[in-house]
Amino acid sequence: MYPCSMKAAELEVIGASWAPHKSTQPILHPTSFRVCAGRVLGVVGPNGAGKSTLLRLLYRFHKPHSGQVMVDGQDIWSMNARAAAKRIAAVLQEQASAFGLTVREIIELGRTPHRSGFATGRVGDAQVVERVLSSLNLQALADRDFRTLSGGERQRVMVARALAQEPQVLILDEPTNHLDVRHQLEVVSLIRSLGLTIVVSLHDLNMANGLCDDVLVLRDGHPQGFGPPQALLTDRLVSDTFRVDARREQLVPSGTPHFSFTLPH
Ligand SMILES: Nc1ncnc2c1ncn2[C@@H]1O[C@H](COP(=O)(O)OP(=O)(O)OP(=O)(O)O)[C@@H](O)[C@H]1O
Repeated sequence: MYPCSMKAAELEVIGASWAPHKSTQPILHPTSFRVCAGRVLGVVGPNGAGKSTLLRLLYRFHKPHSGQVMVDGQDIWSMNARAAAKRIAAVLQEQASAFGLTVREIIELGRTPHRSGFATGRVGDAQVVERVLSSLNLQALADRDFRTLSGGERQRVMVARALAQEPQVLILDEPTNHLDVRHQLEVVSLIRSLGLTIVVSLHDLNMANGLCDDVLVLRDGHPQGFGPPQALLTDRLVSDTFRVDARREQLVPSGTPHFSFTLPH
């Protein structure tokens, strides 16, 4: 468990949909699910299925055209942006890199929702930043220019910035992209250890199987199913959703389920 005062919250999505304009077809059709406090939900689906669009609704970037996103029973659009940012943090694929900030300065940005007016850092903020630096093993990089870091190191810093926000819900958009095997495993193990409510979009179904308590499958903006991966991700559903021939086997001797894929004839 992550050693700080963070507390998980329940996340509930009720019939949420989104389109770029009122007159256009929805990119995300009405979608409903609930993630209990402290559980990990994986969002999977082919390219263009609407995964990032759904996540944008969850971290209050897009307002749903219909439906609601609730954290512990409260609609996130009934609170202001600062209050929402104290509850929900996001780790995105597009990373801030242009401003020559150090790792510590990037992580300090995570404290912004906890500050009032133009107040600069409080002692409590500095303690949170140091705690996050240490728990993600980033002390040695704290004074480095963010732009000089490797892809894996940057990813850890962006997770650290989100944790400095002390959220109850953490949203991660393809957090293992560009990471080598070792760093993929580290990010997955970190996600599992946080004890927060997590929603993570993933391309790797084997990773989703191992990491997530539940999985939501999207295709063309429509939910195809929701549930524990071992029960939900059948050969049939995966084959239909991704337009491949998918086969799930048990690895020997671990017994871990493992998908392999071929193109249909
Ligand atoms: N603001 C927007 N205006 C118009 N179209 C959009 C907008 N945002 C997303 N789309 C379109 O909606 C569809 C779903 O996009 P989204 O990024 O949610 O998919 P995704 O499942 O995350 O895809 P990928 O796996 O490729 O990252 C895509 O066709 C995308 O081009």
